[in-house]
Amino acid sequence: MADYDYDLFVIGAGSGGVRASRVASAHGAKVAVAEEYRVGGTCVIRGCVPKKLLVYGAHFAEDLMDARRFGWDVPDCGFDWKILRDNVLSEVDRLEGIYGQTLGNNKVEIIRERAEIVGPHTLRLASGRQVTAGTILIATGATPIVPDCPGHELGITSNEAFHLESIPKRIVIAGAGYIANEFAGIFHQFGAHVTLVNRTDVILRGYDEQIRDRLMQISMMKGIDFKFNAAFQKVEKAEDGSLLVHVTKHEPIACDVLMFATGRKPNTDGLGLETVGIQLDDKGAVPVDEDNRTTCHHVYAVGDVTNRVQLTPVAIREGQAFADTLFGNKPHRVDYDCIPSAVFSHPPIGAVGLTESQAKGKYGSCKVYTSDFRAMKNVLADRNERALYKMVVHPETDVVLGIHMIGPDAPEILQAAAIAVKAGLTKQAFDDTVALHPSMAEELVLMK
Ligand SMILES: Cc1cc2nc3c(=O)[nH]c(=O)nc-3n(C[C@H](O)[C@H](O)[C@H](O)COP(=O)(O)OP(=O)(O)OC[C@H]3O[C@@H](n4cnc5c(N)ncnc54)[C@H](O)[C@@H]3O)c2cc1C
Ligand SMILES: NC(=O)c1ccc[n+]([C@@H]2O[C@H](COP(=O)([O-])OP(=O)(O)OC[C@H]3O[C@@H](n4cnc5c(N)ncnc54)[C@H](O)[C@@H]3O)[C@@H](O)[C@H]2O)c1
Repeated sequence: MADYDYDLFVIGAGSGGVRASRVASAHGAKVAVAEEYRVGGTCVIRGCVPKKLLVYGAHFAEDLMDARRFGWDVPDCGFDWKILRDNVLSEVDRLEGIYGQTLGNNKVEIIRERAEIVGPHTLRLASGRQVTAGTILIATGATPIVPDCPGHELGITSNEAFHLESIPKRIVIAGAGYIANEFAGIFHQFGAHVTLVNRTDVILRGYDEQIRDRLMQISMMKGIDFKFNAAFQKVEKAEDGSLLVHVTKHEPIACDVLMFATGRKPNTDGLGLETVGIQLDDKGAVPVDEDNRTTCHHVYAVGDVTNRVQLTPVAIREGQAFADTLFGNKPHRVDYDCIPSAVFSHPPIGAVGLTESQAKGKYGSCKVYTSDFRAMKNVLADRNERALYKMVVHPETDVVLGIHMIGPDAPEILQAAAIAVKAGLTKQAFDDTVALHPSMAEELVLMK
């Protein structure tokens, strides 16, 4: 066997890369991981984790208001963004340290530099040093897409949102997907006027239509504006520093911050993939087979760079399967069926399995059970916000094909229900389960 510096060289210490490195090393491989920014990757540094902490922070705006209806004498409260921002950023620093420690404890060498492929088994680091590896894993994640219109450089992306100096009075968010809806809720609760601008009239494509409609209705009721079928034309900066966003079919929108949340593209620029004969697909992703192998037999890829499912738990599973299969003599593959997902909007959404329209497309018809209710807490708080749970059931077998929920704590409730859907349980199995009362989750076993 050829003599390389490392058995495995991983490019990118994010969700997928960290898991793959640590597991491969535990299986006995000599492993190095290169990271050009910060160990932990998108999820830990500027994605799921700081986002969720902001969601918690934002929720206090409503909780403090509701508390008065529960008898608490809550004086008028102010909100200090810099305190929350800095606390969140120090939590991110702490987690980054833990990720580094875990890699170190597992004898993974961390190389805090950018890496590029320059030969079949050779990588060049930013410092100019070259290293060789028997196997290379590309785990470089994805990066925000910014529409190419004049003035686009005046906008920010989610990367910068965590570092703002202040909460803008008016923010325009481009896009209507995960990031747009999550940050719309966050900024709205912190007191900004939020306008969501989308090129189509559909928010959260892929989620159940009724659930999406409910989020839009509640968001509008809270005061979030939506501008649909609006393509970006140009962005201008006024003398007072504010921005004027020109879009098709609508009047120009004045704002203090423009944030692009218009999707993320795989991170492959300048990686040297052509050196190993890898051709990107039409979305710029690295094509891989079921074992995460690229067209080059010793080069593999996991996570967002492959553009399969851009979620942290999926990148982690892909990294685990890659390392177990290649270095642990325990071959297995990721099962992409019934992956639960959530949108941490206000209120949040949780979903697993087929939507009603997907089930109809697949089986011709389906049975649908819904529960449209106001959570007990919202009733007492006089908050006119209804939750909606929806169960999609196979027309003949009674098997639950999908569950879709919007309402307080929906993602927390959905994770447990996803086990039942993944296990192929029937609606009858839900009905046979005694309700846990009083809870919101009990609606899942009481649907008629
Ligand atoms: C704002 C936001 C919120 C999100 N919220 C959620 C959520 O709530 N739940 C969820 O499941 N998912 C969420 N995601 C998605 C999730 O973060 C990603 O799916 C996940 O991080 C992908 O992991 P990865 O390992 O593929 O890539 P990443 O975690 O992005 O890691 C890739 C790493 O590679 C590094 N890198 C790139 N090129 C090089 C190079 N040439 N040399 C060295 N290093 C390099 C990068 O700096 C980065 O650290 C969110 C994403 C964003 C942006
Ligand atoms: N809760 C979570 O799990 C979570 C949270 C955030 C991000 N993520 C992951 O990160 C990925 C990226 O998130 P995202 O919200 O950027 O992408 P997305 O694909 O969810 O949404 C992109 C949105 O931008 C719109 N759009 C695209 N180009 C546009 C343009 N030129 N002008 C106006 N609108 C435009 C699209 O119509 C769509 O609504 C997601 O696909 C998801 O997998 C997950």
